[in-house]
Amino acid sequence: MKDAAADSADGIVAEDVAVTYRNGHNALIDTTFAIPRGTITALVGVNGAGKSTLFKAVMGFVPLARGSITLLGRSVRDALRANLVAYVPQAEEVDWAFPVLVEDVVMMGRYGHMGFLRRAKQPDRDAVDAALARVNMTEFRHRQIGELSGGQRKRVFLARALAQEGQVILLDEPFTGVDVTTEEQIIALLRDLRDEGRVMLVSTHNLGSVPEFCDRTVLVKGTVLAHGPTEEVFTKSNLERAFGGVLRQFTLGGADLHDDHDDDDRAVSIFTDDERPLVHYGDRARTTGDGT
Ligand SMILES: Nc1ncnc2c1ncn2[C@@H]1O[C@H](COP(=O)(O)OP(=O)(O)OP(=O)(O)O)[C@@H](O)[C@H]1O
Repeated sequence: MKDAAADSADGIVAEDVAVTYRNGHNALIDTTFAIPRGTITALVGVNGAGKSTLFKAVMGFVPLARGSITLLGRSVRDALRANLVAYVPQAEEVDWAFPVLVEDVVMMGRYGHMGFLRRAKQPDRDAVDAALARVNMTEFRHRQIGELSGGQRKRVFLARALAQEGQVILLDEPFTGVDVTTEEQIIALLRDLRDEGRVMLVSTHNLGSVPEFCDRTVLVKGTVLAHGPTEEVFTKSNLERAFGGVLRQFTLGGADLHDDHDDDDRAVSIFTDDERPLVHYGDRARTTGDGT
């Protein structure tokens, strides 16, 4: 696993990025971070912190009011043109009533590799077969996507990213609505992709599992509050700044950072100043905090 930001020029690099929506809202300002290849990075922040906006900026969906983003040393436009950026969307972004088969969704990952007429050739069919097999969805390939469970739907979109052979993979809330087994399978897959040298940015509210599988973390709240190796970013003061509460209990990977704890508990609890439990993330916790 690479650690130094020194060779991150070949990963995802944002320098002084600002995004202003048409209504004048500054969703991101002064946003600077660098993520090397061969890493999994968590994108963490409360609702409205700017995580989706950052994804949109990396995918070229929103214009930058200032600053720059480079992907694998290329401009966003060049990286998109070269088909290097794959996106695994949140479930809510997909129209599940759309009549399309699982294998067709995965084939969509190949469109950028096809000619103008989008006629699939053998390498495209092989890539789809391999991607479906890799996420254990081969037996579902002729199902309509609307007829799948939440975890199966996630795996279909992961397969699309695999078929695309994206080197920069953005995953928006990949663990929402999936069971523990599927979460473990997804994490194992992401680790394999990391070892292949790809770069992954994963937006997640499941803080409990971030230290387990994310080498690095980018903490956002309208800007980047902190970024770097997860163990350096996941400090009491950084999490308090990100979530706006008072951290009463905080243990991470056995490293006790506060007195009020249970030795075996790898949990993060954040309370607001008026003692309202804002967030409790334990191992595999499914609780979601809303800081807005
Ligand atoms: N199209 C838009 N026009 C104007 N403002 C927007 C638009 N989309 C998002 N915003 C605002 O920009 C800010 C960042 O929103 P964004 O969706 O990036 O947050 P997020 O961190 O992804 O939140 P969540 O965890 O709820 O998905 C919010 O204040 C939001 O209200």
